[in-house]
Amino acid sequence: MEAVASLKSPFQSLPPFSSTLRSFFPPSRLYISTRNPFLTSSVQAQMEPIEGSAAIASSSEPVEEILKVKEWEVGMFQNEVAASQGIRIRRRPPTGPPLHYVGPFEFRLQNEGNTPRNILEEIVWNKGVEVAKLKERKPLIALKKALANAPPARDFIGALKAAYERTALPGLIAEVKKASPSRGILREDFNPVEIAQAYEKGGAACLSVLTDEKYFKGSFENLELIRKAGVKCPLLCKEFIIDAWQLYYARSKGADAVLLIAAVLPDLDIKYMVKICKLLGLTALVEVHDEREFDRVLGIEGIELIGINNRNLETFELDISITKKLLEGERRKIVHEKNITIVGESGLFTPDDIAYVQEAGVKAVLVGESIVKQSDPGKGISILFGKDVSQS
Ligand SMILES: O=P(O)(O)OC[C@@H](O)[C@@H](O)c1c[nH]c2ccccc12
Repeated sequence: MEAVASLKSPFQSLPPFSSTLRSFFPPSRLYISTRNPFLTSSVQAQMEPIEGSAAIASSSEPVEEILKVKEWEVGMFQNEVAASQGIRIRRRPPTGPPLHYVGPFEFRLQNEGNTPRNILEEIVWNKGVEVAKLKERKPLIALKKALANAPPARDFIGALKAAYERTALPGLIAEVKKASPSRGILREDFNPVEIAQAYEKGGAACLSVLTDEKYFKGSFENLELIRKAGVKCPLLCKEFIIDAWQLYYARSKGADAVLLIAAVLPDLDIKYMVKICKLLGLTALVEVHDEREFDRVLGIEGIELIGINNRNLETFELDISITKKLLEGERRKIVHEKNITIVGESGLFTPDDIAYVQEAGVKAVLVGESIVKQSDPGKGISILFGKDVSQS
């Protein structure tokens, strides 16, 4: 009941315009923050059960109203914390664009605050709605039970290192990707299991499976099908993770690794998500795109695998010299000292591209477009490396 007690203060200190705010942002979820205001609600909810929430949910209207305002305020605060770390991606306002009323009509006014500013922000806002719905159907308690039946997690980094030792080339994470917002449909006749098997046969160390449906035409069904088909390469669940619940979900569907995007997640979220990953046996691939993100991630304990994405997810700009630039000087030294494996991601098409990022210091690469487009994606791997890297 400590939570309820602390709710009194925002009530007493509500600014005079708060009723207007309330009508603009009627909240959709119950947010109770009496612990760490710097931690995104979703992560916090996974770390500790929300004590007293049932009591609050059934309590009187005014308290709920206060919670709603509080939720909005904390949401704004989280965006500020993220912005202070250079994160431009904001979280979706709790109920989306505010409603405006004019006589008998109702419309939504587009403005800076309620409209996504770029594709990544749009994806993240959409993901928030998706995850909220999925969570209702499968709350964490149910998911935790499902984990007992999940196939065991396999060693993702071990597979990358073994491939590097075997071939003297970066270990390949081959991506099962049907489409992307920047490139459209990559492959019409898309059979995820056949593609995965061809990749494995062609010498891939690990696979990445897109699970976002709306923007990448992927699915969790694809991930499950590939795992159930007996593919031995460890699987990365390629998803936009904004809520720790998704980690449990990915594991329950057979993932061995997950992607955490530093452009989206504040430091504390990454830190706690990495801990949850360890608890679940999942490998976290933490993705960065610029020096600031890289430095943030290098400062977080326990990170073993970092991906440098050559594509800016906000603008789609692609430039493979980003991998080289980020691995120069002091950073390369830290990577070495901390024994972190670096993955070069996106825009790699030729043996020269592979040699270029290998020279820059990567021990693994993540490749989608150039290999998934080939009629035989396994052969696509030989073309990419300029030689046969299959085990046979
Ligand atoms: O198809 P490409 O250019 O080879 O890129 C693969 C992979 O790096 C890319 O799909 C990717 C990297 N990070 C992401 C984050 C979300 C979605 C997609 C991605």
